Amino acid sequence: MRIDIITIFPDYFTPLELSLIGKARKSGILDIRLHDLRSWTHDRHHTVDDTPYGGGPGMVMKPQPWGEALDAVVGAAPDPVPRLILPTPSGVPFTQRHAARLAGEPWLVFACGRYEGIDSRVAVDAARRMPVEELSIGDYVLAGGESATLVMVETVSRLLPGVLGNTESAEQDSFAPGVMDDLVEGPVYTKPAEWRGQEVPPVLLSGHHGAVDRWRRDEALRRTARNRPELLRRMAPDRLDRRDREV
Ligand SMILES: Nc1ccc2ncsc2c1
Repeated sequence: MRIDIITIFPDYFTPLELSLIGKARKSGILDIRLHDLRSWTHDRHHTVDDTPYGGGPGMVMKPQPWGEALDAVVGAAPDPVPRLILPTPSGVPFTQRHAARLAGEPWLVFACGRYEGIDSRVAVDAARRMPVEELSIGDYVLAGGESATLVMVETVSRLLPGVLGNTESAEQDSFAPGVMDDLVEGPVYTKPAEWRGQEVPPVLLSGHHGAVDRWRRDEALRRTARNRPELLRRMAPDRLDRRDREV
């Protein structure tokens, strides 16, 4: 997968040189390219923003640098055609399902907005030649799209074949489609079996895989009910069997 990130803070993405994603880049599974938006400004101050039409606080990112940046990064007739991701608090809530779908794409381009956002004509212009998605990672205040892009790039990249090591699996993750649909993970334990007076639940030492799976699902249901009751309420009735309802 190719991922292009356009930002005024390329150094923000140094973490993508580390750990699993760093290894995936070195092995060629991931081709992540960073672009400084200011490369497409033409004034001595490399201006990327201006005051909003209609007045109001803050600044809006100018369309011209973005238009030229997307032209340069994507080209006139790209093959394959990339999907443009616009991280924005106004976007569709980003979920693991989005990550699973985006992990199947050959090429993603992330446009990291700052200030009050990017001139809305940029998305309209881009949509004339590629799919565009506005995605939000949550309802809180960030300074820009860079943190959100890091979250989405990590969530998508770890689903690519070969990125997770043998000791890790995406299948049992919280929110993993299929097995853990819409349930958060329950508690996890490792050695020692007793620590500061706390014993590991005996079922996990039993070697009885059926009982372990059942216990893990029970604990996932309990934790979901405690921390994320809205996830249970929205689950399709057939996702919870009779045994689940007894938990
Ligand atoms: N403030 C804020 C909140 C969520 C979000 N998602 C993508 S960019 C962004 C910015």
